[in-house]
Amino acid sequence: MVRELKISGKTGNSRIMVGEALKNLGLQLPKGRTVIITDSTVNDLYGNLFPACPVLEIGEGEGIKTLDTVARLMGELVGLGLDRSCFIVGIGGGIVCDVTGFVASTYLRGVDFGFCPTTLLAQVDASVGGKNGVNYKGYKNMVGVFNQPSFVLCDPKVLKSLPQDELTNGFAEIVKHGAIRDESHFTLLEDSKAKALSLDPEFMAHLIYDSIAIKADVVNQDEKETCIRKILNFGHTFGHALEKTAGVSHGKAVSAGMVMACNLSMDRGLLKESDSERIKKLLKDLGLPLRIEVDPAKALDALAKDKKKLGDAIQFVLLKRLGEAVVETISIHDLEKNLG
Ligand SMILES: O=C(O)C(=O)C[C@@H](O)[C@H](O)[C@H](O)COP(=O)(O)O
Repeated sequence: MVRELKISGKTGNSRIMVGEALKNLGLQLPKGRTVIITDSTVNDLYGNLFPACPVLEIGEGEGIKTLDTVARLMGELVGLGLDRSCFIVGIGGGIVCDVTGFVASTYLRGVDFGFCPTTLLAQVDASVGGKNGVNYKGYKNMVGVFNQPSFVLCDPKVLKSLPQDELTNGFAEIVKHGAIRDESHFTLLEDSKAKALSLDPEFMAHLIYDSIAIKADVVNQDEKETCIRKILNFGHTFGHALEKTAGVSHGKAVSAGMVMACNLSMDRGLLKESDSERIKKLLKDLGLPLRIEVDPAKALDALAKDKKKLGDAIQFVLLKRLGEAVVETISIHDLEKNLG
């Protein structure tokens, strides 16, 4: 069964289809020329399901999410002679989606695009909400645009080919959605960890849909992150610093970042210890780290580049309770104490 969600923003409208098969991508494409951007792993696994059109490959890993990759892709699009009527589809994980969305949003000042996310993290988070962009000198997502993809096609069956580590990364963002906004979503995953870890198809379709619904609801209220959307960054301020400094994957960094944010929430008299313990236990049971060692000085440098920084402080996402987040302005000096 295919279930749909919508995002309606100033930058465009997105139709999110959960449960649609990747092989049906061709049915979603407008008339005219289409180009696919993917990586070699996804192309090897699923290239036989792609509609007939040029396929551009990018490398893998956070290190290729750069302006150099964007420039190379621009050259290839120009080489193909694509005009403004073309359509670009990103098929892959979060890196493919972020790069594709940025390339499509800037090529000829913007052409239409869609995503087929193939990792759990990309399905529940990176492909949804219209944040597109690349890193700059290793600092996360420093260059980018808000622009909604026309569609997001989520086929949960493709998750079967994911390495366990990659799957685990996606669960971090699902835990985040429950923690910031919906305790029942958190409890669903808490009560059905075994089904989640074994990728029970019916359960995963349900979990993915509910998780995207939480994010879509927030984005529909605040597409450009002027207020409530900031809560989607729970765990990401410390997380991005850990990701850059320790070179760990996004999901692992966000997991440890959420634990640091829970501890800070307790220190400030907001979150109950019992709620914090439930979050830590679920992350641990899903195979996610609760702590990552870093060089505090390097982490501080990355922290100071956070996009929610205002002067010497950061608008930091804390939890009031499981299911409710709050944004508080905290000085970088105070946050520094938590990096050790
Ligand atoms: O969509 C959002 O808004 C988020 O903050 C979701 C995050 O999970 C996601 O990693 C996002 O790309 C981070 O954005 P950034 O603005 O902190 O770079």
